[in-house]
Amino acid sequence: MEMNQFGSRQALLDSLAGGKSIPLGMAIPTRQRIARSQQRSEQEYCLDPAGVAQERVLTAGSLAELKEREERFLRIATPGLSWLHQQIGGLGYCTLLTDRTGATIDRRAAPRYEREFETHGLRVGACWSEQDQGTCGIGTALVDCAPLLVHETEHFLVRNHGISCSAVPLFGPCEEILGVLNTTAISANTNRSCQAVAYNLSLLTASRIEQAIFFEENASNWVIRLSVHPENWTPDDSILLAFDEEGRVLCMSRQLKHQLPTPYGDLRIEGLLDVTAERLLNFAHTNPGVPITIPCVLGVSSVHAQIRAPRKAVRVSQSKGTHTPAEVPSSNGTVAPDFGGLAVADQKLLESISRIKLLANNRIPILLLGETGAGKERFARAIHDYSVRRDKPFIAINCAAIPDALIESELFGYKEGAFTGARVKGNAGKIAQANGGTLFLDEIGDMPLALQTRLLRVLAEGEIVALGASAPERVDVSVICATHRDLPAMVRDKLFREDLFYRLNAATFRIPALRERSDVPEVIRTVFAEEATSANRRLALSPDTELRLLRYRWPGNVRELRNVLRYAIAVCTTNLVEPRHLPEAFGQALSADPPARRRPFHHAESEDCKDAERTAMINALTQCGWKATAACRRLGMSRSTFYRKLKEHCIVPSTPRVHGDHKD
Ligand SMILES: Nc1ncnc2c1ncn2[C@@H]1O[C@H](COP(=O)(O)OP(=O)(O)OP(=O)(O)O)[C@@H](O)[C@H]1O
Repeated sequence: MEMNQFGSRQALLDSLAGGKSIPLGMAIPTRQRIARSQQRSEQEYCLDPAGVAQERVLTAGSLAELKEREERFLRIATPGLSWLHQQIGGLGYCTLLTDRTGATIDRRAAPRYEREFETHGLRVGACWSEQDQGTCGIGTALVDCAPLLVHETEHFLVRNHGISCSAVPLFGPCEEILGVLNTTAISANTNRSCQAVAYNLSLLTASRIEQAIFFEENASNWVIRLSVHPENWTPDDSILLAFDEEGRVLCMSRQLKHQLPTPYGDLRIEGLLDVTAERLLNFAHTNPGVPITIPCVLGVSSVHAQIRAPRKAVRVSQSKGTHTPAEVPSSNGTVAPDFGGLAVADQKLLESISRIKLLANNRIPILLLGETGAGKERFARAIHDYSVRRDKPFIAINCAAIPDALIESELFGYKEGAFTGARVKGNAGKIAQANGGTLFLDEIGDMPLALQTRLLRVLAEGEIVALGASAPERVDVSVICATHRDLPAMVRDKLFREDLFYRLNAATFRIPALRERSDVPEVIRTVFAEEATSANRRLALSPDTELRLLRYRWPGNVRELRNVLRYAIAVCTTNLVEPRHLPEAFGQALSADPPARRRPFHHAESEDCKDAERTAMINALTQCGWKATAACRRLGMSRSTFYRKLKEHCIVPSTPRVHGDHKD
């Protein structure tokens, strides 16, 4: 056996035994981490411990946008959050889930403690970054990328001295931080060690969530779960490996990655276990769901394994009645099971998906056309997840939402001192961040001409030149673009480069508007099920409600559908969502505008309509103090549509805020 193979197998056993190496942040003693954080709070963020500064809470609009962005993460993490709450909620603990910046996106609290938690700022929308709160569980765990318990007076701000927080960062399969799971007790009034149970439960739950994310991200791969304890499959004691039919390891648990002597680029199943992938797959096909013991390190040691088939392979074993419920695609076939969990049963769309799958690994740029909210970004993400690049970054950038002057540095990055105001260390642009993975350029039609030339170079030569750089850098990105614009017309009008158009145009797919699809009932049911799960509710749609949803034309497409359902679920206090739970404006739109005549607001065609649209936008902006987010909400438009319309109607903001209020 080669030396490095021995090393890999030993690494596997080490990580199953609890691991030798400790993640960087954890290697530093807690007291030292807290002291460093206190220093940062004072010197870097200039916070006043006794200050009465307002806590930062996101506005309802920003929170809704954030939740939409984090929808997938929320959906996967919610069962873990609820489980943790069931364990300790009754003991006076509040559980929080935040995004990667420390903004709270979900919370569980027993009703009798709710008010007290609110007064301590433990509410959805509250920002718990270190910059906002100084030393605190969530913020400091995010800075150190490691779990942390911050007990009472260890908090920097005096107003937080009454709480004790156990915070655990949640990592995705590429080791990127996705958010934080946190439990907080109020007035624990005991010593630090009494928080050990909450801290350990949080660690265990975080491992469960990370494993759920791993399974989801690797839905189209084979996944093997390994443990040295056959009777005990806790996430702490097991390692996950995702691999393809040829036995190439595509992804693995963090514990193992940290133990491996070398990067795992070419690692195969037989590099870790005394068995070939072929034998494992044969076993899995003939004994689905049955655990297996596999020798490792020349038969001296052995590990216990469970194998999960890719979702697409489940259909094969279905006839044997052997699948587990979690792996079964919905019986009505609404979800394309191995394509990002998308709700699709429309025949044309399914055909597009079959073709996209053939192209996903061929380095051919893909162009997605479709109205706002039709699902272009979800599709782009599904393509990335289906491709061999799935464990590399997926970077999305909306060309319409960034002022022209900033697009260049956002995309290509800049070197130190490239322009006045440039960060001291320079900044890697989005293209460099996407290296190895996928770059999704939304609203490509809004990219300025000069940058189109530079994008062409990236596509043609695989090179980028950052602002202020003297030499090009090689990058390997798969590019997916999207637009609602008529690119051929833009080429005719010399607004879009012809050569770039032909490069992007090779594989073009149109995502139909929801009203054009033949699978609206299935989409409604799937999105409803997703929203109910994410709200942790067991709900049904009444036939009457479903009928109303079916009669509507959905100008805002699946996004609008999701928002309507989210609203209905939030206001429904029974188990049945009825027409009275639908938003009021939805009912009015339905009665005033029978389907055949109804036209979406943003598809107004006549000049009169255009004038009306311009006036409506200016009114909304004026009423909202030229804040883009609030105006979008008032108009019921997505940000990208809003910025596009702003340009189309030549509306110039009275102050530069309209481009700069991302933080509102
Ligand atoms: N097939 C689908 N199944 C489930 N949800 C979907 C589907 N398509 C879209 N959605 C949901 O609709 C919302 C909007 O989707 P997305 O952001 O992908 O649209 P878009 O076409 O990129 O919009 P825009 O052009 O405004 O950026 C998201 O919440 C997404 O999860």
